[in-house]
Amino acid sequence: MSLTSLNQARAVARPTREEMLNRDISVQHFWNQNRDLFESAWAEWQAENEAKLPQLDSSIFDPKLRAAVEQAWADPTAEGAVKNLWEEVFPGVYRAQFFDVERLAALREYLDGVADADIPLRPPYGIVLNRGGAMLDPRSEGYLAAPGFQGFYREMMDAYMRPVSRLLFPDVVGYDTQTFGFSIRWQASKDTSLRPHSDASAVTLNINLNLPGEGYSGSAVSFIDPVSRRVEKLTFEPGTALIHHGSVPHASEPITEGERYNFVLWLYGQHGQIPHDGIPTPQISAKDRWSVPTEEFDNFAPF
Ligand SMILES: O=C(O)CCC(=O)C(=O)O
Ligand SMILES: [Fe+2]
Repeated sequence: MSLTSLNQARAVARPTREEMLNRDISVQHFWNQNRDLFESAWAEWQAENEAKLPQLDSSIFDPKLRAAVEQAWADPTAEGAVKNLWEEVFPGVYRAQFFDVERLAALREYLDGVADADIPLRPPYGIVLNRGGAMLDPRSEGYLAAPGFQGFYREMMDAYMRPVSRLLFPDVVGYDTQTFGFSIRWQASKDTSLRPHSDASAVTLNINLNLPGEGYSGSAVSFIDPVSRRVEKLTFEPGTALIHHGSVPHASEPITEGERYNFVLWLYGQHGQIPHDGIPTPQISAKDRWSVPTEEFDNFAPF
């Protein structure tokens, strides 16, 4: 009897945390050699669980944001309503309700199902290893390849993140064709904090996934204004998002109790290009802001 992809994927010997932290070459081989196997395993997992998995569709987005975004796709001259939903809460950092608080439980239930699938998933290790997280973009080894999730991820990037980024940060136009993303789970006494850094992205969207009442202590994201040197700790309500140029310095403060879940999504140009100060800002029409680039995805992944 031949094993299904799902059973094969579950049975593969996995790299250790040590090997991952040391960026051992065997770890990269592991993900590359098993790429096709894990992709089929995720497809099988989805087929097996279709009936009990929550649907990830547009109803996950906050109704006000969704209505404004859908209106802007239908008529780009109405894009101002999308921009108005974002409040500048720190120089260059904007906040909005991104996911519907009422639908967050469905998204989290889906992600719990993913964790229970027992298919190897590569945790993000950009600066530190975050054990509870996963890589989301197909360019990443060991990414969350379930087709249902991928459809949702693509909608989030193409229909929401890119046009919002172009509206708020006109200089990123042209540096926004490529997508990248990961999820994080900050846990007291496990993976707790991240030192001050900037992201290798043109734009970063950080969306909180905590359920109402699912509290935690600490774990603010501190932003540093390079002009005034002012530092401010920003916190997230369930389903809210912050968006900023990757270049704005920030840090994750230690979590001391509970857990904080989020998606961190990046846009950048081909081969990881990002805009630099002093480049002329391209002037594009509203219609062009609400469009999906035709450039192919390259394979560049920053980590
Ligand atoms: O703690 C956060 O939400 C921010 C994480 C972050 O800055 C990063 O992963 O680059
Ligand atoms: Fe960051």
